[in-house]
This record gives sequence, structure tokens and C-alpha cells, in this order.
Amino acid sequence: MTALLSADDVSKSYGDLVALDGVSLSVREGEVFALIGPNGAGKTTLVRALTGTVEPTAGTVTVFGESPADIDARRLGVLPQSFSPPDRLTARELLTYYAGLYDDPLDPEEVLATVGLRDAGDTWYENLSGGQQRRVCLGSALVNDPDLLFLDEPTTGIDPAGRRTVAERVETLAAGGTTVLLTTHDMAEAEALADRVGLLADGELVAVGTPDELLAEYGGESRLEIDLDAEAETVASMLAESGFDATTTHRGVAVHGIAPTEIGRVVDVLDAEGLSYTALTWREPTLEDVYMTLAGDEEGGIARDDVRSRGAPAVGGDV
Ligand SMILES: Nc1ncnc2c1ncn2[C@@H]1O[C@H](COP(=O)(O)OP(=O)(O)OP(=O)(O)O)[C@@H](O)[C@H]1O
Repeated sequence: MTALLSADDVSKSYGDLVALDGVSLSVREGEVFALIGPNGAGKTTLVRALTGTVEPTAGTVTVFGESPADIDARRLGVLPQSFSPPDRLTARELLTYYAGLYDDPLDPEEVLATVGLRDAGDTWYENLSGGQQRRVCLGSALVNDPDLLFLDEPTTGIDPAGRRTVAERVETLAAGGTTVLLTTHDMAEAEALADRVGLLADGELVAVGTPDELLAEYGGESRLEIDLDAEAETVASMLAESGFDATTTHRGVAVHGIAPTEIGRVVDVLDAEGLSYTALTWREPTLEDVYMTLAGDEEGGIARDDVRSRGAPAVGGDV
């Protein structure tokens, strides 16, 4: 498939601060691409470079094969991280206004319903809740039915049901051929929605791949988590004496490198030693584990230099 959006060795500095450091990335037509990474990693700066609102210090960006400055803005939908529409217009008036900027927009009523605001359509923007305001802003990015949609933290402040609505909308748009690049701190959202995920840290793209590829490479093993009343160190060493790879966690003990069929053997050891536990949970790796491995070094993840020496950033396909 064609690369609809690409960044080639893009860097951006603000004085001495390097916000982006040689980022290369391409997003294919119809793909949903999620950018994840810690606060200050450079996600918004990359979105702004891709949408042409920030001029890279070095490197090249192309959108629809052209420089962002030359493209037809009507083909883009952009939800910035912070966006302040006029306060004293209602949700309906705002979406009608934004629709009026385009030749062939979606019906504002339909967009209002899509973002779950039909009942609040006549409320001034300033009187909407934070999540409702975010929904209006999202609606404004959808109203021109864009070919390429940038969503910078679209679900921040939106409740779980609303997040599901947004996810369903993104899935519908992607199924209809819209290309979506989103940033998020919600790892479950990224894992569920994205065809590929890119992790930015300190301005560098540390890894790119499908969620499955990233999980296989950086997610670690499945594990059995045991919530304990007893002393975790004692339980971990007893399990270790029985040949299990057990480590302590904040809730008890985790047993690594076993198959689900071996859970009974662990329980046998606990029972034989008279150790009580409050819960046993089988845990498959998630994108949050990937994130902690790659970007959680301040919280105990591995150093990114180690990751680079293991062949990052791309774990599968092209970057
Ligand atoms: N206009 C600017 N002037 C100076 N520094 C900036 C500017 N915009 C961003 N930065 C800096 O660039 C770095 C990357 O910021 P950016 O907003 O891209 O991060 P982010 O990954 O989107 O963070 P968050 O998850 O908190 O939204 C930060 O250190 C930020 O302070």
C-alpha cells in the first residue's frame, strides 16, 4: 500500500531542547497508527510537524506525497491536544459553523450524534463538562469527512463509554479508508485500535510495530500473579526452592516462564507450605508492559540503550 504520510529523519529543536531527534516513519493509506510515549517525548511535536504547523529543524515530511504546506487542508482533520473554540456558542452551533467552512461536509447533526452530544447540543461550549468539550472538538475534526485524521490525545477526559464511542468511530472511519494517526496515553486504546504503534521517547522513535510484534519483542512472558497476605519474600523463595522463577510484586509474587497447565503445581507448593493467597491471576503481556520495558526506565524498566543494541526501532515491516 502507498505511504500516505511520511517523516524522513525529522528533527525539531527549540533552542537547546531537542524535541524530535531523527524520526523516520511512514503511515500507509487506511492505516490506524498510534504514537505512544512519556510526557514530553515529542508526540505533539511530531503531529505538528506532520500537519505543517511546526517547521522541522531538519528532515522532510510528506503528506499525500507533498509538503504539508502544499496540501489541500480540506483533506485533513486535526484534533489538537488543546483547542479552545468560542465559549458562547452551543455544541450544535460550533459544529454547524465548522461544517460551513467546507464545500461538502458531513451533516452536523450526524456528527453531534456520533460524538454522543445530541442531548447537549444546545448547551454553550463553556457550560459543557470537560469530556463533553473534548467531544465537540473531536466532532470539529470529523465534520469535513477527512482522508487523513490526526487525533492528539482524543480521549483525554472522556468517560469509558465515550472512549468506546470514539474507538468505534475511528474503526468505522478506518474501515472506510480514512488514515488515522493518533497519540494516546491509554495503552489499551492503542492496543485495541492501532494497526501499528510507534513509541517515542526523548524525541526518538524507539520501536515501531504491530501490537503483536511489540508484545512478542518487548512484552515479556506470560506470568502467574499471586496476591498474598503472607510475606512475599518468603513465598518467592519457597517457590524458587521448588524450581519456579518467582519474583516479588507490589501485590505479592509473580511466577514467570510457566504454562497455564502448570498453575496447579504452584498451588500445590503454596498449599503444602500452608501459605494463603487471596487471588491467582494469569496475565498475558500487554502494551503497558511494552511501554514499561521501553520507556519506564525511570520507574524500573530497562535502559533504552539496551533496547537499541537489540535492534530497535522496527520490529516488523517497514518503519
Ligand atoms: N513551542 C515550544 N517551545 C519550546 N519547547 C517546546 C515547545 N513545544 C514543545 N516543546 C518541548 O518539546 C518537548 C516535547 O513536547 P511535546 O509536547 O511534543 O511532548 P508530548 O510527547 O506530546 O508530551 P505529552 O504526552 O505531555 O503531551 C517537551 O520538552 C516540550 O517542553
